[in-house]
Amino acid sequence: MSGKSLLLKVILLGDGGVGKSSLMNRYVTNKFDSQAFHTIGVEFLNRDLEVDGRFVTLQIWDTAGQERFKSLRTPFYRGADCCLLTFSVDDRQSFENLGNWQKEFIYYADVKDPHSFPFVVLGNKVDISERQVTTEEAETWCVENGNYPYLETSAKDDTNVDVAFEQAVRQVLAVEEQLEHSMLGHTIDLHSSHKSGSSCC
Ligand SMILES: Nc1nc2c(ncn2[C@@H]2O[C@H](COP(=O)(O)OP(=O)(O)OP(=O)(O)O)[C@@H](O)[C@H]2O)c(=O)[nH]1
Ligand SMILES: [Mg+2]
Repeated sequence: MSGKSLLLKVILLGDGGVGKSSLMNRYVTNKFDSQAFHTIGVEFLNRDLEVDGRFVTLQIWDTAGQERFKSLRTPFYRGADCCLLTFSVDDRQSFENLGNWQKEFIYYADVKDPHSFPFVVLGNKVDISERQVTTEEAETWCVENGNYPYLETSAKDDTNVDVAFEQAVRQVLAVEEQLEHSMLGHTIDLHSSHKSGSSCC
């Protein structure tokens, strides 16, 4: 891949055991371990991809979801371009904790404008039929908390895993584009106010 590749840092957050490491490993190495160990601190892996004609190197940061590792993970939030808020559809508590993960990220990443930050929500383990969270509930949470994209994934069955990471890239690119547009808008506004100013004096 050429040197023009855009480097994006994406961070996976969510309760211990929801499948963050499994999603990252499925995406980067196409492997799944049914006996995975809890993560301690953070780990990261890179994968190159092309999204809508843009070459991107995705640096995926996988964090430890267990509360006791909080101080080990939070220093790595800064500089993230996108945050994947992850829960497991068979674990109600992990869904109810999404808001805490969102807050923790905004605080420690020191996000200046939380309303425009690109979050994506993932409901993992959809291969399990005994669900505790419905698709509708999750979609409602996403609409009410920032209008985030919602994807249901399975690291085990490889369902929607590629789509989830591509969506993360699209979210970042969309926010960048909006910023560029608004900056362009400011330039035009300044120019037109200057014009009208000159006509009145
Ligand atoms: N059925 C099913 N099991 C999964 C899936 N993803 C992960 N698991 C299993 O769930 C357990 C926890 O997965 P991890 O990927 O280690 O979870 P984690 O979110 O990284 O957990 P922490 O590192 O403690 O934060 C492991 O036994 C996985 O094999 C999935 O999509 N379906
Ligand atoms: Mg893990």
